[in-house]
Amino acid sequence: MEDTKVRGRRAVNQSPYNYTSEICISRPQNTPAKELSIQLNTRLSHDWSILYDHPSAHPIDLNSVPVIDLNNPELTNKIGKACEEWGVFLIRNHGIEPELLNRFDSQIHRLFALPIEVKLKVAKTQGTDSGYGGAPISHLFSKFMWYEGFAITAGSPVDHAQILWPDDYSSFCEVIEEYKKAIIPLGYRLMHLMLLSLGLTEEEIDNSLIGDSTKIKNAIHLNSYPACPDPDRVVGLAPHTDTGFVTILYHNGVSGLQVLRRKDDIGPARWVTVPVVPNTFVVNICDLMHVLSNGTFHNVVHRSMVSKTNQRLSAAYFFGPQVDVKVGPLSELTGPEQGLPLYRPVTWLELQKLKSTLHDKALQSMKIEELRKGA
Ligand SMILES: O=C(O)CCC(=O)C(=O)O
Ligand SMILES: [Fe+2]
Repeated sequence: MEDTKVRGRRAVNQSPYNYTSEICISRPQNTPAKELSIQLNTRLSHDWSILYDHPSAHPIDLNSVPVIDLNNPELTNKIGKACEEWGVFLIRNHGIEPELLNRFDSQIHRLFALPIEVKLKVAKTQGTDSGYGGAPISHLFSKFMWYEGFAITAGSPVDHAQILWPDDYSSFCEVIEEYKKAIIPLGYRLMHLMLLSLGLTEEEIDNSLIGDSTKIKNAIHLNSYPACPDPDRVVGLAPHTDTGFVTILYHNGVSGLQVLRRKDDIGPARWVTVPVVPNTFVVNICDLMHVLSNGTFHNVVHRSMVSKTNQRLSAAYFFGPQVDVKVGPLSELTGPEQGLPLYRPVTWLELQKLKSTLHDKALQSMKIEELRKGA
C-alpha cells in the first residue's frame, strides 16, 4: 500500500508521463521539439495543494446538476432555471447520432495515442492558438495540469492532420467536420432558448447578436487527461470559467468534471461532480452569456479531476462572439423597470486579456458600479 503511494508521489513530482504540458506558452517559434521536451521535463510540478479549497458535495447530494430533455414541453423554463441556478446542465434527446459520437471519440483517442514526438510536430507556437499543447488556461496558474490538448480554432485542422497522419488524415478531418455540422445548430438552438427564457421575443432575438451568425465564432478543444498514479494530488484542468457564451461538452464517459455549486440553503460552496449520464452533453454558461443576461445566468466555475485507471477524453465546443464584437447586457433586460446594466461592454479578446491579469476578478473590474467608484 505504502509502496504504491510513494511510487505515486514520485510519479507526480517527477515528470510522470512521456509527454509534456504547457508547450503552448513556452515554445519559442523555432525550438526543436526534443530540446523543448527536455527543458520542460526538468521543471514539471503537477503537485497541487489548493485542491481542497472547497469541500466536495456528498456523492449522493440529491440536489445535483439538472438533466434536461430537449423534447420537454416546458423546455424554455427548464433551461432558464438551470442557467440561473446552476450555470450548467446536461441535455438528452439532443439529436446527435451515437454513431457519429463513436467515430468522433475514436478519432480523439487516435490523436492522443500518437507518440509524443509526432504530437509535438503540431505544437502550438507563441501567438497561435491552434494545435497540440498544454492547458489554454495554464498561464493563470503556477502548477502544471495533468492534461494535454489539441485546439481547432480556425476552420479546418487539415494542415495539422496532414502532419500527424500523412497517409490517412482525411478520416480525422471528416469526422471533425461532421461533428461541427451537427453541433453548431444545437448551440444556436440552446442560445436562442436561453434568450427566450429571459423574456426576449423571437424578433428581439433575431435582431440580437445571437441571431446574427456572422457575429458568432466557435472553436473546439480536444482534451485528454491520462490516468494518474496519484489522482488526488493533481488536477486535470484547474478551476476556471469559460469566456464565451456557451460551451457544449462531449466526454468519453469517464467521470471527472466538477462544478462549484454556490452556497445555498443546503450548505456552503462545494464541488459537485457532474454525473455521467449516457447520451448526454454537458452545457456550461460562460462569462459573456452572464454579461449578456445582465448577471441573471450563472457563469459556472468548473474543473476536471483525473482517474487512477482510465484516460478521460473530452471535447469542448465553445460558442462566443467574433473578436471585434462588443458584448454588454442586452438592452431588453435593462431600463428604468428592470434595472441598470451591471457591466460595461467588452470584446472576447478584451475579456481574455483582463482574465490573464485579474484572474477571477476580471468580471468584477468590468462592473459599472466598480468603474464609478474608481472614477
Ligand atoms: O474536460 C472537461 O470536463 C472540461 C473541459 C473544459 O472545461 C474546457 O475545455 O474548458
Ligand atoms: Fe472549461
